[in-house]
Amino acid sequence: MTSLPPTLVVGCGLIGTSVALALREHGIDVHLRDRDPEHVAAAVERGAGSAEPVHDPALVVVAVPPRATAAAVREALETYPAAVVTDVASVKGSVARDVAGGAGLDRYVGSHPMAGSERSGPLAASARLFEGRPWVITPAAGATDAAVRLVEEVAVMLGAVPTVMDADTHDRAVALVSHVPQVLSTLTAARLVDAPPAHLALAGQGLRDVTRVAGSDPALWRDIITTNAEEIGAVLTAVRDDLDTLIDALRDRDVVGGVLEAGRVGTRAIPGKHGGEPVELVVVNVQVPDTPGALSRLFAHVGESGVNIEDLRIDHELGRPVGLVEIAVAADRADELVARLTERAWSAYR
Ligand SMILES: NC(=O)C1=CN([C@@H]2O[C@H](COP(=O)(O)OP(=O)(O)OC[C@H]3O[C@@H](n4cnc5c(N)ncnc54)[C@H](O)[C@@H]3O)[C@@H](O)[C@H]2O)C=CC1
Ligand SMILES: O=C(O)C(=O)Cc1ccc(O)cc1
Repeated sequence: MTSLPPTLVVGCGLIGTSVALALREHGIDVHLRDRDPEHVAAAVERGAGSAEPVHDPALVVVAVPPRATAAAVREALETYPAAVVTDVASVKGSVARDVAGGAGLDRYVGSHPMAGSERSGPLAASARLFEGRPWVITPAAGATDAAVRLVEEVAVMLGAVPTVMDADTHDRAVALVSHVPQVLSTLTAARLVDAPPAHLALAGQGLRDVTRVAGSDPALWRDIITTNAEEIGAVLTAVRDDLDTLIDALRDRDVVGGVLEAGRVGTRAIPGKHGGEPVELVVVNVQVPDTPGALSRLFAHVGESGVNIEDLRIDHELGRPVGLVEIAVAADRADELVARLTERAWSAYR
């Protein structure tokens, strides 16, 4: 790796502190800055770096909200004339347009790690956050090869997989795979605000799956949606057309069946584990007593069956001290797993 120290991270929230923690694990001298001194203090406390000013950083990572990003990038390019500057904002076109015309743009390389969570702030950070995740790099035409290479090297160092694309293509892609799913999750959750408690009591895992990201930070998402409005608007317009079609034909079995089938085909398009080919999975449900050691016995028996656990989730039964463990396995191994677990006296079904 190119020699990197020292590095300045501007913005000690979820992403900035995660970057800083991971860089520290590689022995890099990391300096931290945030407009909120409590966030700097919390990040320092977690071992993410030093609050001391830095004089001549080789790299500046800007990890502030999207609408504050361009100004922070411009300031870093001006203040540190030898530094490569990258940012991690979720929208790339608006940042590129807002920094254009400024000084030192040959040292600016936009980027976006496709990793995060619905939580924010330094306490939610993790050095492992980026491992195995795509890290999009969106160099403008004027960026030097050395600057692009440095940002790619940092992404690799943090365990991510760098992918180069232009900013507009990035914004179109994330509108589809990240921003519109967030909006639809939010709209679904918003319908629940005035729902009768007796109705909400019936909620199951499906509702929790669909609304998980609706719990994300509204301030961050207000920035993301308003700065990627055009691309998000294009996808939402298509969704609106689909909704109109569906609403007009809710009693038509063919139309409803077509909509449902299209959704099923869509889920198969999502890349599988480790970015591989999508694999058809089937969930095997197993009832497990909510007691110490029960899960380790179950996993030992799954291990003995020779069937690989592709994914896993635990739900809880209403009013009974029983967990429902949902084990996703390759579709052609599910019956075998049910049989092996039933032999071992588990209540298992698919
Ligand atoms: N949350 C997520 O899952 C992901 C977020 N991103 C991007 O990362 C960036 C940071 O997001 P998070 O870490 O989630 O947000 P966060 O809210 O956890 O952290 C943002 C930090 O920036 C600080 N800040 C705000 N304005 C500032 C300014 N002008 N100068 C210095 N510090 C400032 C805040 O005090 C806060 O500590 C955003 O641009 C976001 O789009 C990228 C990938 C995933
Ligand atoms: O929590 C999830 O599933 C996410 O997809 C998190 C996320 C949020 C914002 C980004 O720009 C990238 C990733």
